[in-house]
Amino acid sequence: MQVEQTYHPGLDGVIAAETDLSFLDTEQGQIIIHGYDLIQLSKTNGYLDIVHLLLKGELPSEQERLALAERLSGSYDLPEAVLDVLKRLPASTHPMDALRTGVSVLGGFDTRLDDRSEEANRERAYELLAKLPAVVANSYRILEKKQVLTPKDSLSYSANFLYMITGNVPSELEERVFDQSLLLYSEHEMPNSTFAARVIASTLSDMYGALTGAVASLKGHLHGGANEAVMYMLLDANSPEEFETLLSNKLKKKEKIMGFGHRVYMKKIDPRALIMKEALAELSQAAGDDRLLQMCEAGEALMAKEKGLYPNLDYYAAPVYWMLGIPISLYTPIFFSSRTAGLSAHVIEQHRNNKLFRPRVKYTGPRYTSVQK
Ligand SMILES: CC(=O)SCCNC(=O)CCNC(=O)[C@H](O)C(C)(C)COP(=O)(O)OP(=O)(O)OC[C@H]1O[C@@H](n2cnc3c(N)ncnc32)[C@H](O)[C@@H]1OP(=O)(O)O
Ligand SMILES: O=C([O-])CC(=O)C(=O)O
Repeated sequence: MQVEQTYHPGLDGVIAAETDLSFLDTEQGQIIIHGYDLIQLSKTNGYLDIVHLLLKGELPSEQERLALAERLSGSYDLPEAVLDVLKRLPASTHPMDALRTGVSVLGGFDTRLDDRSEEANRERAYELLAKLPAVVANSYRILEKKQVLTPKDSLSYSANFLYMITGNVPSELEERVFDQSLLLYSEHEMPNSTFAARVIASTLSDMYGALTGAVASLKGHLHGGANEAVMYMLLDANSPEEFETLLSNKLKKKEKIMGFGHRVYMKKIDPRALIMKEALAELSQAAGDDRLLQMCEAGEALMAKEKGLYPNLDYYAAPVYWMLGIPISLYTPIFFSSRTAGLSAHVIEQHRNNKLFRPRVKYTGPRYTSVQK
């Protein structure tokens, strides 16, 4: 077979799949999900609406939204064996690795794992969406030797998630902002983790395997792990001036600044970052403390001036999560938990119209005509 010789490092600009799920319209600053703009939806709708949109292809009616909330809250509880496995992990385990283990272990409880039908995969997505908040929150609690919490069915999906993490029932503002962050993280076309999940699913492997691989992908600092890295960077400074100096020094050392740049947006701001920036302003006002907002704005201005680079979602999600009282090591697990909606929809789509991913290489090694010593 004649192999096309065009090579795109990092598959930059390569179309890897046909999808009706989502598309980044960088011209309009829109994130299209099944025809709707996620940015617009973030101002009018909630996370569960997007879950419904991703998994059912349309926004829910009031009745469908309630049914979805009930479907999820009915499956919040984790099998005892999952908690047992989490309890056996070494204390040094990162919550993202505990989550990877948790997703993998949940596969063992699926009694019809070989059923790849859309209906079975959608049920799996609901099970994962229901249980991952408990995996995320309780794996952290176990690692930190804190008390394991049981979910509160009386709270909304997002309020319960935040409650499980902090141990406090959130205020209306905290619940709304957290829900909005989950919505913004829910789906984003073809990032590395989604590609990883689709590559795995393309062998007809199962949803748990595909998502376990996606957790590993998302952990990296060039991808989802950036939200955690941004927060550590912010904590290394105490004022906007100190933060500017910190960033300038990193740039001088040719270090990458976490929370800036994006393969698709690169020279434009990620439209999701703007929404989280507004949320940060709201939280800052409520707390009477805008130090983090001031620092972030100073960093944003410096990066635009020095590098022509703009914030991605992780840059503003990090300080928002900090102000919500969320432990830093849970920022990326929360991102994954939210993204489970989009990832599951991609696995379903991959299985619906499958073609095995198996690209070729540009070989740069030697070729010998006889055995060398
Ligand atoms: C939710 C998300 O997952 S969003 C992404 C989160 N990740 C981050 O915030 C990590 C920081 N950002 C980055 O590393 C990159 O911008 C990425 C990985 C997101 C995109 O990278 P790529 O598309 O592969 O572009 P690449 O890394 O080659 O960058 C292109 C140029 O911009 C520079 N650049 C890109 N991002 C940054 C950054 N954050 N800080 C400093 N310079 C940067 C690179 O050094 C490179 O410069 P050069 O051409 O002079 O070598
Ligand atoms: O799209 C990407 O490459 C990364 C990203 O912003 C996301 O996954 O939300």
